[in-house]
Amino acid sequence: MTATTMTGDAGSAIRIENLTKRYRGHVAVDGLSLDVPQGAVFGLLGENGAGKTTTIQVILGLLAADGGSVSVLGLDPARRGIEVRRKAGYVPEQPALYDWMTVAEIGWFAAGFHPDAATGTGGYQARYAQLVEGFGLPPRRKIRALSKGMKAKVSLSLALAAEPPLLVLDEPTSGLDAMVRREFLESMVDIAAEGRTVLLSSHQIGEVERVASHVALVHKGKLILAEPLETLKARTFLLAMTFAGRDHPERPPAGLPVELIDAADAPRQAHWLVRARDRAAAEAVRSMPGVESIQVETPSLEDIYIGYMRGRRPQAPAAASPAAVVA
Ligand SMILES: Nc1ncnc2c1ncn2[C@@H]1O[C@H](COP(=O)(O)OP(=O)(O)OP(=O)(O)O)[C@@H](O)[C@H]1O
Repeated sequence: MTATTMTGDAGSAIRIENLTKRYRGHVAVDGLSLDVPQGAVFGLLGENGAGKTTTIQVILGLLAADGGSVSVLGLDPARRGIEVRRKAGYVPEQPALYDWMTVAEIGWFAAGFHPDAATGTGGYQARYAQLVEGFGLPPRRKIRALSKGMKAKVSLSLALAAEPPLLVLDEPTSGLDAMVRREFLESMVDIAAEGRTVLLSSHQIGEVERVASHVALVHKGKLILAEPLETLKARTFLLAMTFAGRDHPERPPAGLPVELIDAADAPRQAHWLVRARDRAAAEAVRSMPGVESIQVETPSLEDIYIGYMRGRRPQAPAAASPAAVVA
């Protein structure tokens, strides 16, 4: 296999251009473009119904798009879905497992889909057994007798045992306890360090912040922004401002090099979440008339997420062009 077929063009594990998907007239994904660089832990964030699962299903060739193009590991999932699914490990929100099999049997069964030249199915089975042991799963218990969290661990073990170049995880940790969730997410960083790619849809924003190299925010099927987490955090600031008078502007004046994402105003006070080139640019609001004091803070990813989602958002520069996704 050549590097080009492994990674797609220019080091992208996934490249989506102008994807649209409708369900009986309802637009679930609306002109979404996204570039997931190889080796990224890419967090896909968005409220319920934003279109994350729909996008993931198109990526895996499980759902046909109505428009746009998608390339996954250099393959078109609409035409070569089986190959895409063989190469990409997928952990769905609600894993469908044969519940009459035991934990060990389902590993043996799945191994048949992942033979390799050197060990046949032995390599997969050995890795699966190791993961099962690491997760503390009872190998002889039937799937139907497992708890929700245990089923999630089986599903993860099945995906990880294949050592896929791309892992697609849709809310993978929702049934896991806090300790396992953290361990699991941190293991995603090791996977990325090996040059493999992880696409992770999650509502656990604090946890995404700990492990993601890149994030995308999706709102009502549209991309709001997608960029390296480091860039997002270096360019987003929380300004806590006090004004001399009761009334004050509701937004920075047009001439200043800051862009308002979200605002909470009170008499004499304002909290603005802004995007700016750097801290010095954010501090330019000091020059506004009537400013008494200003504190510049670095917001958490959750603050940034909520700010963007609250809806008072002008066109962010990163949203204007999908090319703004920086590897
Ligand atoms: N099979 C379907 N038939 C009709 N509408 C659907 C179907 N699947 C999803 N939708 C709609 O498409 C939109 C996007 O749903 P999707 O499941 O992709 O969102 P999501 O971001 O994954 O949400 P969540 O975080 O709640 O899992 C929603 O409005 C949903 O109601």
